[in-house]
Amino acid sequence: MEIELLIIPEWIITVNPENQVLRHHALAVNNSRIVGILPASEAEKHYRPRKIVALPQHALLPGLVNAHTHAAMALLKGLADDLPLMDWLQNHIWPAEARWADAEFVHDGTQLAIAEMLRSGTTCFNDMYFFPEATAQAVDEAGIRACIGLIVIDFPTAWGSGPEEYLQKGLALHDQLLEKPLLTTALAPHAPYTVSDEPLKQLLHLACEMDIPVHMHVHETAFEVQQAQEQNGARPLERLNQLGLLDKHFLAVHMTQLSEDEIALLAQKGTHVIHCPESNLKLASGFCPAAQLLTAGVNVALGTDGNASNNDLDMLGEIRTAALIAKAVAQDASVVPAMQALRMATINAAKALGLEQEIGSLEVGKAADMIAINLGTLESQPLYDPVSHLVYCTSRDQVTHVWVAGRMLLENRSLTTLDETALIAKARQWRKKIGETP
Ligand SMILES: CSC[C@H]1O[C@@H](n2cnc3c(O)ncnc32)[C@H](O)[C@@H]1O
Ligand SMILES: [Zn+2]
Repeated sequence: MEIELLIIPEWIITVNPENQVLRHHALAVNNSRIVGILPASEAEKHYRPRKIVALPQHALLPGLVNAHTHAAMALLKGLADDLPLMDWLQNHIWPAEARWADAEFVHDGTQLAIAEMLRSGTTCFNDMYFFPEATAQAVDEAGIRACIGLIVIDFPTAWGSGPEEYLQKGLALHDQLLEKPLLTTALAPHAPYTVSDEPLKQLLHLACEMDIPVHMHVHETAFEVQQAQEQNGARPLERLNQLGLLDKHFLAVHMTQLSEDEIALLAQKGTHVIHCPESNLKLASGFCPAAQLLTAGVNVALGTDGNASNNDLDMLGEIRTAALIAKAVAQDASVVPAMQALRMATINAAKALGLEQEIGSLEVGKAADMIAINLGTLESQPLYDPVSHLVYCTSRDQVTHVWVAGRMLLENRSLTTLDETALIAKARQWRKKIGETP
């Protein structure tokens, strides 16, 4: 059989249901999909590849899926540090966004973020930001995969006058993106404290009709929960449940404040939790009980959050932090072992986005979204278990190759669809403009 591409790494970390780790196997790609995984010694008998990529000291694994970010915020990286969430948002980030966030800012910021994501092994991200059409354009140009948030927030911004206009523009964008195989959409109400009941009811109706996810910051801090109790007499999660939002379409981002009953409710409803440990640590928001959620049967996926609260988009770093912090929070070193941490950044994230038939693991029939990581470096020796090393001692600089739908977007650490020099120059221009404005 003639095929486009044959990759021969040292290990294939499949992240399949059996968590198989294969040594000296090859992976065959044709028409953007994985068509075979077989012992390397048999590959040349079965296939006539047009291209062979030999990676003798590398692990090949599914592309990492960042289940929550605000890509365009790459241009606000380091602008406001060492602050708690509400001070950070209300006194620094929202004023900066009101001044700068237009279509050009979003396009340029998203390009910069995509470059950082590809160079750290992310092949798909779930975004929430203003001017989502500019995000979608940058995604399409770069060839990465993304779920574009159709945002809803009660107050007017440069992108729209309020919920009605946001929804109308979001639906139009959703229709435009139907022809783009690498782009999907989710409804993205910002947070319980910025979106009132009426738009939530409306978007719930739309999400059911369109069968797309709903993606929202929920229970990020104790302050959020306490304020809601004082203002509405209910915890935000209780209010969302009363409105009917909690189901398998719902992605609750952060979730640092959870009672035992709320964990049971999330499990019963099939709601996904998106855990952003580094953003939660930096803003001192609290600790998501990831291990308890996983034990209860909740699907937990990982996200970095935006560049202004993390401050990187490094999913390998996020996996490591998630594994470490889970042990400290549970006071149990056995929770969230390496493979489970890797699953949160791959198949669990794919499941949260409704894409688990397409991406999240290396299995025949799935899209060829894959990354290669060099485990031949000094820092990776000696190597007993590649999954242990990937989670506990690999840095993003070891990501050498990235493919999305079979297309190579990173080759030996060089981006193939984005111009690194031009991106640096553009980011510096923005820094000058933003940094020099009083
Ligand atoms: C409606 S566009 C997204 C909106 O969310 C802001 N944002 C970024 N990070 C967080 C966070 O951790 N909690 C709440 N809101 C956040 C971003 O700046 C945009 O205004
Ligand atoms: Zn966020």
